[in-house]
Amino acid sequence: MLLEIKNLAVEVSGKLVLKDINLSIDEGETHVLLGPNGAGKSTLFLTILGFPQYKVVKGSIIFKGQDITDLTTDERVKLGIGVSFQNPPTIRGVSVRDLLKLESHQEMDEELNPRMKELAEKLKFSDEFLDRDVNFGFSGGEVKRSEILQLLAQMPDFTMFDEPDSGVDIENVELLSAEIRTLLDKDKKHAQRKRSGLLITHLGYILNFVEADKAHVLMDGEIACSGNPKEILEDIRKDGFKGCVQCAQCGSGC
Ligand SMILES: Nc1ncnc2c1ncn2[C@@H]1O[C@H](COP(=O)(O)OP(=O)(O)OP(=O)(O)O)[C@@H](O)[C@H]1O
Repeated sequence: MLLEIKNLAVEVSGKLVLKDINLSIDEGETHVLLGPNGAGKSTLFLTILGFPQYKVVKGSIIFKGQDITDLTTDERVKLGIGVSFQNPPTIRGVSVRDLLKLESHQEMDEELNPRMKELAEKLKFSDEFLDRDVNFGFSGGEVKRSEILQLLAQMPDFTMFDEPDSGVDIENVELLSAEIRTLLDKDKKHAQRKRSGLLITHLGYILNFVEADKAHVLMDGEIACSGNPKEILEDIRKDGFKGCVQCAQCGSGC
C-alpha cells in the first residue's frame, strides 16, 4: 500500500474537523474525494502534507510503509508527496522560473532545463511569463496551469489535486487533464502504473478526462461511503449527499 490513513482525527484551531478517517491508496491508483462544502476535504489534504496548524489528535499516516505522522512538510515532499492547491499563495520576489529550478533540483544560475522549457510551452507559458512572481496577478487558469507545471518539475509518487477543474475553461481543462494524466501514469497500462493520486472535485467534470479507481464521500469529518466513482456521483446527483448518510448508517444493503 502506498498511503494508509488509520483512524485519523485532526483538530484545527481547537475544532475537531476530521473525526475518524480510514483510507488506503495503492500504487498506481487514483482516488476521488467528494463531499459537501466544509466537510473537511482540504483539511485532509493539508494534514497529509503536514501543515503544522493541522493537529493530529489520533491515528496515523503511513506512506511507503513509513509512519510520517510526525514528519515536517519538507520531509514529506522529499518522500514523494505533492499537492496542487485550490488557492496557492503568492510568492513575491520568487519567479516561476526560479521555483521550477528549485523543484527540479537545478542550480539557480543554470538555464531552465529543456524538459521544463518544453513543458512550460505545452502549458502555454511564454518565456516572459516565467519571470513573473509566483501567482502574483495570475488569472484563475494561469494559477492552475502553474500549479501543474510545478508538479511536473517534481514528479511526486503521490499527488493531491484540490479542485483542479474549478474556474477553468474547457480548453484549459483539456490541457491540464493531459498533464494530470502524466502525473498519475494514466497513459501507462494499469499494471505498470506507479504514481498515485487523490483528487477533490465538486462536480466531477475532471473525471471525464482523468478516470478514477475509487471515490470516497467525506461528510462532517468522516468517510460516509466509498465505491465506484461514476455510480457514487450519479447517486449524489439524484439524491444529494443525504443518500451517503443513509449508506453510512446501514451499509450498501439499504
Ligand atoms: N484554519 C482554520 N481555522 C478554523 N477552522 C478551520 C480552519 N481550516 C478549516 N477550518 C474549518 O474546518 C471545516 C472544514 O474545512 P475544509 O476547508 O477542510 O472543508 P472542505 O470540505 O474542503 O470545504 P469546501 O468544499 O468548501 O472547500 C470548516 O468548517 C472550516 O471552517
